[in-house]
Amino acid sequence: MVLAQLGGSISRAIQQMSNATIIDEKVLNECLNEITRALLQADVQFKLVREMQTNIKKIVNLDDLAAGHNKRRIIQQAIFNELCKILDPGKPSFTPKKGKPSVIMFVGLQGSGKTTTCTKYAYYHQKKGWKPALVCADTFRAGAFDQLKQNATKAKIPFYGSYTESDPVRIAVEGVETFKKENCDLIIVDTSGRHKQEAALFEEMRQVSEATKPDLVIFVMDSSIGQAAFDQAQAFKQSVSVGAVIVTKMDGHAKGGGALSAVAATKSPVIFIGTGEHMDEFEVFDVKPFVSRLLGMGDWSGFMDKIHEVVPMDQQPELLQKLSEGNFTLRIMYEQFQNILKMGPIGQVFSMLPGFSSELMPKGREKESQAKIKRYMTMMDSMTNEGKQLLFISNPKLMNDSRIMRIARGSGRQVREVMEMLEEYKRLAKIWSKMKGLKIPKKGEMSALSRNMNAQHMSKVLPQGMLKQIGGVGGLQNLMKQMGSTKDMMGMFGGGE
Ligand SMILES: Nc1nc2c(ncn2[C@@H]2O[C@H](COP(=O)(O)OP(=O)(O)OP(=O)(O)O)[C@@H](O)[C@H]2O)c(=O)[nH]1
Repeated sequence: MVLAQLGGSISRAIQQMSNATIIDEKVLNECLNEITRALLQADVQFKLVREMQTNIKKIVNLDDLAAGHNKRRIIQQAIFNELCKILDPGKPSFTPKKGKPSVIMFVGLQGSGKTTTCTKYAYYHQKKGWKPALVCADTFRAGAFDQLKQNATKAKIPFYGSYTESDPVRIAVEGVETFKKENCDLIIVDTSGRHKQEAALFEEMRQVSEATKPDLVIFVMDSSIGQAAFDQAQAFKQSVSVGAVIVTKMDGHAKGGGALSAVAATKSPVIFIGTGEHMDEFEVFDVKPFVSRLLGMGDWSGFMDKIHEVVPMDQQPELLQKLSEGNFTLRIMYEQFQNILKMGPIGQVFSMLPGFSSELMPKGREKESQAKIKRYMTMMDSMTNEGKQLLFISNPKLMNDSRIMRIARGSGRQVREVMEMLEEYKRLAKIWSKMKGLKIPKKGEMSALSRNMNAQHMSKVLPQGMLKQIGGVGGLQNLMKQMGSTKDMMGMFGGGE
């Protein structure tokens, strides 16, 4: 996934720093420089990166680090907050209401994926019972109307456009009026793609906006836009009142940092992301789970939703129980792999697990990842009876050389591959051990919990080890004050809804 590399680099920088015995200014600076480099390489705008560095330095108190508090958590929290700050302008965008007509205008650079996104947006709402309609006000690109017509027909969404009319303002106004009469509640106006140098096209966009009076203007941006993102986004914002952003092509391998810059330039929230060419490859965007996943902190709630979606109901309590016991055995890894293979888009599921950065299971390389998992499973399958007992034991040391060799022979794999599988197991076991004692709420319970929870309640949900690290209930209270809400806290720990 886009930005995955950035997440990986940041996590590594934090890890390196927390490995140091003494954290002094030099070590902290090295860590921050590493993070800065990663952000710049990912095409985040220089000014933003500098600001972020200064802010982190202000927040992170060296004395706290020296006093032996959880260094990793303190730095990670500061970075988490700063990244969230860039992506979250602090005010929600206009939200259309079902049954009440809203006009939504889409703007963006040529080829950003605007037309595709208009249809995805319409389709997403249609599935939820809305009555969307599409208006093609792109008279500039030959074939634009045909493309929209084709997409709309496929999704069975009404559309409006013209092959002969060359005035986009006129088409837009007529289309909006037509669909208002037809009681459509989401009238989506697609405009032609433009570049900031094209003054005439910018003027035209302004006129369409003035004439249709959209309730919301959505800026569509290709995630691979790079360093130019900030200026481009700002140019759009200066001409029309952009109120939300949709970032497309998040499935690609682009650096993606430009997206962060563009969001900062428009000061508008990202509301959806496009993750493929198909109509349903479109996801609601939520800042905290996204940043959490980016930093390899996991999106516990997303993972839980997936579990509820895919793992058969009768197996859910057992699986969750095992996770909360924290005793991770090879057997659990095996079952987890089985579930993961069932859960579909593997990269997506993996990136939600705490400790798995999406770098490990990048989207677009699902086949590879899937093959790897299947290989691991064959090795586990081929364990001799004696070896099978080991599946239930959570001590990898019991896997001695002769056992490893037997497994390799039995599965027709190299010793190196068995060792790799065991390494993966050890890594996962370490991650899951942190989950020990975590009380896992049932679906839907988390929001109620986070609404009503105070530090006392929360201390009951958190694993004891984690609570200790924070400094007990008192430390938790302070942290909650700092973070502003329980929901944010749950996000930090990979929870929340
Ligand atoms: N992989 C991927 N491709 C996408 C995504 N969104 C759009 N595309 C592709 O990007 C290309 C351009 O998309 P369009 O919707 O035609 O772009 P546009 O912004 O309307 O183009 P103009 O009308 O020239 O402004 C098409 O090939 C789309 O299939 C996405 O999220 N992921």
